[in-house]
Amino acid sequence: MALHPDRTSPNPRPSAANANATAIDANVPVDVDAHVPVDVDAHVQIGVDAEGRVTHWNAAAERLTGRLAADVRGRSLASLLGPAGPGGQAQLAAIVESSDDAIVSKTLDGIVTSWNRGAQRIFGYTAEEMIGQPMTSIFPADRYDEEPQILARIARGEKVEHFETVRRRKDGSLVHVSATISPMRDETGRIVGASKIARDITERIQAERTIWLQANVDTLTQLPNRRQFQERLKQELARARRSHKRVAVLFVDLDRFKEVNDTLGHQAGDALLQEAARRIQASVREIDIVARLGGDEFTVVLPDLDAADAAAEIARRLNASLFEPFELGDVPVHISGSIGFALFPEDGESTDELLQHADLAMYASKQHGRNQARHYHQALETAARQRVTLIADLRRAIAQDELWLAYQPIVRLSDGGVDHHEVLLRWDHPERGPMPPETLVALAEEAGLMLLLGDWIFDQAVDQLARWRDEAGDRPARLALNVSSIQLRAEPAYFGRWLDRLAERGLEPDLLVFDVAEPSLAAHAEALVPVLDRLRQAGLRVAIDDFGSGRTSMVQLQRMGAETIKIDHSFLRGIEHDAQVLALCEGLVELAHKLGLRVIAEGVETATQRAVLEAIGCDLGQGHLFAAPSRNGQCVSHPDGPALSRTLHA
Ligand SMILES: Nc1nc2c(ncn2[C@@H]2O[C@H](COP(=O)(O)OP(=O)(O)OP(=O)(O)O)[C@@H](O)[C@H]2O)c(=O)[nH]1
Repeated sequence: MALHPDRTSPNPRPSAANANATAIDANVPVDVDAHVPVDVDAHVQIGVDAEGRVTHWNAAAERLTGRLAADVRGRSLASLLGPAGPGGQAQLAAIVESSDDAIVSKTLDGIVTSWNRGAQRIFGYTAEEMIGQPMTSIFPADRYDEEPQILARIARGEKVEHFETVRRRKDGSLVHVSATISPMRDETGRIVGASKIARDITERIQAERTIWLQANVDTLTQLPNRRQFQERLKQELARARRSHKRVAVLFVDLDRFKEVNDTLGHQAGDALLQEAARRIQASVREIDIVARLGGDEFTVVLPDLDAADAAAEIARRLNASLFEPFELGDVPVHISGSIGFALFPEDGESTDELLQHADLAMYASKQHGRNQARHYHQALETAARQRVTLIADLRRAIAQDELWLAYQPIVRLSDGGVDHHEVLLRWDHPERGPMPPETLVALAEEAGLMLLLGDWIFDQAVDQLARWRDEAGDRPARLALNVSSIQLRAEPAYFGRWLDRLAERGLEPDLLVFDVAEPSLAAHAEALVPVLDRLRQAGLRVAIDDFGSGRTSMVQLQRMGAETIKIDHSFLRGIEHDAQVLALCEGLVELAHKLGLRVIAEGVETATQRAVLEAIGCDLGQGHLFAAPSRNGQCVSHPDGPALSRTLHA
């Protein structure tokens, strides 16, 4: 052991009055800051090697103890710290007494024979209370096993170094100590007991624990975080390899959690996450590991599974518990969870692979309607890979103008004139051919490209409007743009730029109709009412697409200020021969008219359909009967465009 640097050299020469404050470096296996009354003008320095034998003994130590360095070098410090003897040994005993560390000795049977003031400070017991008692009286019950092992090593002449453990104080609290225990020999070298130097390391252990908690525990839910989850999953997999048991990894993602934050605030969102964590934990066994990966994502490890079905059963239980309303203040909040799970060893061997596969299965749950659990299977991975490629292709397609717009006229059933056009997005994928617009939009939404794509569509559509205006020399027919709820929930600046662009091109805002699909509107109704209101005030118009496929009530439609509803084309199929469908459409048209809404029927393909629609008072039609979508649409002016029959050149 190296000697400490001289820590006390700057101190003034000790006087009789402050002699007690003289600092002495006594190098023992753990540091001892000893303050000892001496009347020598020097620092005592003692070096001890790993065996506890004296390596260095300076002149001050010689003067203090009356022992020459040559005599003590190589001897065990413990033996020099024996019962207080005359002269120097008494001084050494004083060093021991004044140490902040516990310096104690015991017999080979573990009975305490000496107990310094440091030990009293750390453990709370006085020397009188401890001497003659077994050392184990300060051991917590779960540490009793340590003593026979320590004593056996001491008896063999071994030293136990820097042994970190826990002891119990007199007041019952626990204290963390680092102890070095050395054999104590008599003058003949026979081992007669053990000396122990123990330092209170509770503060250090607590600081380490704080650092560990920060690195491993999620502060909001107190669950293990991603890092600890991975570590513990790794351990469980190692155990499962040995025991040939199954392990399931569940990936749980809350559905539409963002809306809770958006509508009730972040604090309510936090409270929901805490409650969700509690419910997940309550739905699994004690041995299962629940972790929060981040955001609204949780993972569960189910070790020791006998059957694969057990994972599905627990996932179902989790779904049910998350489906229960959350009480966050006045109103109950309803959410759900999408779950995916993967099993070790059949679905993956490593932590990463299992987590990734559970995540893929969770994604499939989301895609198939949420609030369900799915087991990973190989095809999901293939689909995911294709999706990643397709998203990259879509990025390129937007950047390189591989997309194009088609325009389909929407016709007044009364006179066949074009009322406006719907803008339809087209993508001829170089390898896959034409991509269905729904796939394209879903992909863009998933990849976070919807705003970018929306901007691209808007820019092209505005160019087209300007071209038609220039060709017609008049105000062109309106364009209906499909706008997703992601766009409607974007920053106000998003549409602000659109309005600026229209103004730059000298186009009126009311030339644009925002077609919003009813299901997405219904899902975000409350948040979107003020947005649609602002847009209408800026002059834009609103139409509700796919009416009948969501759950929007007529009252909500009115609040949204929609001017038009479009009946979903699925209704049209039955209108010619199904009296109930006909009655439904008729009622819908009548109600819409009463609310001041115009009705568009989409997917009109036959003259009979057109006749029936006209007969029930439907205002507008769109479909191949009138015109297929085309690259250029028709240049018509609004509102009294020429009859379609005269203008069609698509
Ligand atoms: N309150 C709260 N919100 C968080 C915290 N961490 C992340 N979030 C939010 O959680 C939301 C997670 O959103 P997503 O999972 O993408 O969206 P979602 O609404 O759940 O939609 P789906 O998962 O598609 O059903 C984001 O809006 C984050 O801002 C948190 O510690 N507290």
